[in-house]
Amino acid sequence: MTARILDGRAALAEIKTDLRARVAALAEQGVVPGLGTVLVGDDPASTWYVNAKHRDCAEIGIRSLRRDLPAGSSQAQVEAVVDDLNVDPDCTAFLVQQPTGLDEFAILSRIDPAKDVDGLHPVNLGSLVLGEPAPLPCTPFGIVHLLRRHEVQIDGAEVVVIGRGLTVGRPLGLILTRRSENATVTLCHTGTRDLAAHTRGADIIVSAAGVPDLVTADMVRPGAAVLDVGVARRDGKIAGDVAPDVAEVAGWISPNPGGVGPMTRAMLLTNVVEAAERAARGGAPADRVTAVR
Ligand SMILES: Nc1nc2c(c(=O)[nH]1)N[C@@H](CN(C=O)c1ccc(C(=O)N[C@@H](CCC(=O)O)C(=O)O)cc1)CN2
Repeated sequence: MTARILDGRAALAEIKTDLRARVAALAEQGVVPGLGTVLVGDDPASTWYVNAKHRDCAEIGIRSLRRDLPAGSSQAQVEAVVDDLNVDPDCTAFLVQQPTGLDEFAILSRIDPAKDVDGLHPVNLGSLVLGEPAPLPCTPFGIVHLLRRHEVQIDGAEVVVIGRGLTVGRPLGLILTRRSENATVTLCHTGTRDLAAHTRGADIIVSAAGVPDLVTADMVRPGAAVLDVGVARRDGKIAGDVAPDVAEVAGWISPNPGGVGPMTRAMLLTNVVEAAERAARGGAPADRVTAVR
């Protein structure tokens, strides 16, 4: 068996086409969505991600507000930039690129929840826990979108998520166990005693551990969908969590690069446009976060 491809680049291109039209419709009402980013330091991967986000914005007509701070910037300096973006009327949504090496909880808590395009503010994550509408964190939202786009069955599926980080594993578990997704999720992590025993029973495996070749063919049930969110580097190139031989066993596989990464960007753009559309409708606060699927 050779696995079929969960193609994130194709999905991103399709989503951009849709969003470009929606941004044009907003422009006719005099509304221009503006995405702000805060980047601390010069980590090459983070810089690439932020550059890519602004390239995407330019392609679909979203205004860019870029705040790059030098390495070694203090907590107070980053928080001052957050405060500025919170009140800048041109900035309809923004994010702080992670990791910053600073107190992330304090930074995230300082963002205006109505402008929190990553869905990582405690109020928005709390809404997800409570089953209330909220903008969804971009990578998990993108994973669900990619599975749906390829009609991989989520309802009733046994899903193993590897990694309990804030941007992927934890929120993905919350999203997939909502009634609307209805999956059964096992969240594995570095303390899991026998990872293979869990993955072998899974219909869907999502690995976000950052350990190259962690998931091997013998750990995968034939026909399962395997999504690789690993971003470790070897010789400057991405070394994903999923070993190449998994493609011979899996039914579906997300390439890396070209799978989940582009979906993260697609969902970021979606969250920016949806937030601007809500604002243009003049929605009441409770109605302002409709990104739940
Ligand atoms: N504030 C946030 N910080 C981080 C997030 C996040 O969602 N919000 N997620 C990751 C990084 N990330 C977005 O910021 C991201 C990861 C990957 C890609 C992407 O398009 N990757 C390409 C390949 C890129 C390369 O060659 O290096 C791909 O997979 O094809 C975009 C965004 C951590 N921080």
